[in-house]
Amino acid sequence: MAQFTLVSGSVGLITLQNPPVNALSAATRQGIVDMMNKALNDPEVKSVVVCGQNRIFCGGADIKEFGTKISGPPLIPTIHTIEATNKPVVAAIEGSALGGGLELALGCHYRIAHSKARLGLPEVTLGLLPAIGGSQRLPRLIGVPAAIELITTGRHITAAEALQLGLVDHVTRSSTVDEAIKFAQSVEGKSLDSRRISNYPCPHLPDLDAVFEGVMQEVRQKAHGAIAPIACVQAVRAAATLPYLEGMEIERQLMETLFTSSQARALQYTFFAQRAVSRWSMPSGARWDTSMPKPVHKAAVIGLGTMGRGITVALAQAGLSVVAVETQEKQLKEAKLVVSGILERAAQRRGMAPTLAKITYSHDIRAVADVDLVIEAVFEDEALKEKVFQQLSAVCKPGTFLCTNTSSLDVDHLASLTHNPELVVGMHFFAPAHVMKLLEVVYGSKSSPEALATVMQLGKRMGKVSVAVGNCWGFVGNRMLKPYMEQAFYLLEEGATPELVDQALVEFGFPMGVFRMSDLSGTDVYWKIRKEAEPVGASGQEARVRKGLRYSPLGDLLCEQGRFGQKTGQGWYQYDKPGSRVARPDPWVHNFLEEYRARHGLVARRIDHAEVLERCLYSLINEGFRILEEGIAAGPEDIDMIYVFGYGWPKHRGGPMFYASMVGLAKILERLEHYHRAHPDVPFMQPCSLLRKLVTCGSPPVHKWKDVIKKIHSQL
Ligand SMILES: CCCCCCCC(=O)CC(=O)SCCNC(=O)CCNC(=O)[C@H](O)C(C)(C)COP(=O)(O)OP(=O)(O)OC[C@H]1O[C@@H](n2cnc3c(N)ncnc32)[C@H](O)[C@@H]1OP(=O)(O)O
Ligand SMILES: NC(=O)C1=CN([C@@H]2O[C@H](COP(=O)(O)OP(=O)(O)OC[C@H]3O[C@@H](n4cnc5c(N)ncnc54)[C@H](O)[C@@H]3O)[C@@H](O)[C@H]2O)C=CC1
Repeated sequence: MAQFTLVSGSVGLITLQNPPVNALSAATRQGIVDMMNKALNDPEVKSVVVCGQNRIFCGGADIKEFGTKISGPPLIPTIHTIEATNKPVVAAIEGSALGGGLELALGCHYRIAHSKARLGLPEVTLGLLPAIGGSQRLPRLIGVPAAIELITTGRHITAAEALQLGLVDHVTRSSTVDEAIKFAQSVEGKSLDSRRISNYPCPHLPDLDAVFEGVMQEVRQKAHGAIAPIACVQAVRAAATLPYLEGMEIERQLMETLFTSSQARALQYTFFAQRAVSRWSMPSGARWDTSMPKPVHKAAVIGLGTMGRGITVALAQAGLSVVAVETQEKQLKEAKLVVSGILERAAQRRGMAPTLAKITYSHDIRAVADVDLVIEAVFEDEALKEKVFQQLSAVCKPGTFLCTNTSSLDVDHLASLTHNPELVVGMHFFAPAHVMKLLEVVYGSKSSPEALATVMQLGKRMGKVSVAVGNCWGFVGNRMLKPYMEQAFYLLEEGATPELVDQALVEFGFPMGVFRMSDLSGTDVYWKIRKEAEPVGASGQEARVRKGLRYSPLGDLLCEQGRFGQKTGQGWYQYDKPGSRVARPDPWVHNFLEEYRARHGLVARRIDHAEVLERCLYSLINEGFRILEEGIAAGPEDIDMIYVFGYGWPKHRGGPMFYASMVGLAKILERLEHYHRAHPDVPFMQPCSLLRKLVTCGSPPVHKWKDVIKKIHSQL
């Protein structure tokens, strides 16, 4: 797993060999240890170059080995040996040098990087910290503030930034390995005293305590309960305040705690789940590896409101030509300004020219005649969307894929209005569409595998985490949100306040709670959807029962007061003025809730955070099991990635289905049964039969659910 070659007469070239990313598996670590010993003990070898096979230096530890019994040699002693030797060791960095890979390079005396290389210590994103000396060497090399930023965010940086920070010594556009070999020969026999990073004093920071206090506060706030970023700060603090070996001991102790934590398991699950969702399949058996996408060079967006603007930006940034169509003059003018502004600012940040020339604007839908793919983003109005789809089907060239950004309408119905329903797919973006990572890709009953493959590939080009799901009301994300929001309303009826519910969810790790989120996106958004789905019926006592089932009209009553959230300055919270972001508890809302309870003879009781979490999250999870049972999502990873990348589910809890597996399926079942007994008129609390079956099968781990579901389906 590592190869030794003597080159240019005196240079020992050690090549890491573990495709695809030369991860530091047990065998690779053994290879490094063996080849390094060979190089350092061979008198013919006067200098050493370390590189990776296939133009990638090293993607870090082999994440697949985490969670198994770690075997193979540790790298710390070898890195110490490398650093201590009198033969110069040069890291030739191509592709990526990440995590343990960069820590290995930091133990070398020199680092030469290719201009396209990326470097970083992303351990924090896996619930860990750089524990092969990275947390101790990096601050000594580039200073405390820069090291903290890199280690606590896990950000991958370019070779140019690495050079600026002093993380690498030289950047080249030609063959990195050839340059490294030449360089290694040029420094053979020279003193390496100034090249051993562990001997450096940590650059002095005035008022160290205040700096770390400030950093810790900031990191804690952004972490939303994740423990790894905090441990990273503690480790860097050790580097800044202790001798190297003592700092290494702190690094080791912190890693020991993180390595076996449930947060690390969740984050590592997310790493693989994010990649697994790109390997989509359809109930017909069509799959990602057997379906060919069609090329998309030119796309169109219909409707330039909130979503259409962001989608236009995302398409242009992915390098496509875009035709942007909007019927309202005022909207069109505003959209041009907004889109150009976003593209110009983004280009400025990257030091590149903006891609404005690629966008043409029009009032006329006929302007889309020659595009390869259209994304419709007009108002959520069924009749309007029907008309637009009929028009698109008439004006577009044969073979154009027709996509809709609808959040709740039936993709099959829209497809049925076109000449070629097999070309119709849902592309459900999240606001703001050029920022949010999630794209829910909805295939209808007639969508062709080619159409799905094309849209999934386009999603990838736009840098999205694209998840393919079947067609049903609300698709996966919004469908699961319904029971969650419903429970939040019931909790208010029973005695909770919006602040209490939100506080419990924020402590769980959501960036904001359900009521704060509702205020942010507009309380009227779901009001409109509710009114369409369930036309307003009786008032009084009856208002709390719809079709024989429990219903809470609280959200409707709030909207009837014109309290649409942040944009109106009043919603579940009060704001200083319309549009203000600072939410404060509102005595009006408390009074409104008390009056409502009194009107309906409800007696408020004390509700704790545990009940909030169980009722909101378990009802959402229960719906997730129904979605799996119906085959709307192919596996738990699909649901989890939708929630992590679209709904703010804390990454360190892995997504709702992973979380359910951590809580224990038997416990979830038992609590759902408990709540369903208490509220038999709430169907979302009735445990799904798939959940029962999984519990009967001994609650298999989440990665085995797909097989169990397949088995259950084959027995039907
Ligand atoms: C008690 C002590 C125990 C030991 C503790 C040691 C602690 C450490 O040593 C600390 C660490 O290094 S933790 C690991 C840090 N490294 C990372 O986070 C890099 C992860 N990889 C990437 O960012 C991209 O894959 C990368 C940028 C590298 C490449 O991106 P691409 O987009 O080109 O390709 P991907 O589709 O992401 O990946 C290709 C295939 O490789 C798999 N893979 C990537 N990195 C891996 C890694 N580090 N370990 C294992 N598998 C890895 C990836 O899953 C994918 O495979 P498939 O899913 O099968 O396609
Ligand atoms: N706003 C959000 O957070 C999300 C919205 N969606 C969905 O995206 C779609 C658009 O929503 P928003 O952007 O929020 O709406 P919006 O109200 O901000 O914008 C809709 C735009 O479509 C234009 N329009 C109407 N008829 C048109 C036609 N025939 N041709 C061209 N343009 C036309 C309107 O003038 C308006 O500018 C809806 O289906 C909505 O459900 C999906 C995900 C999130």
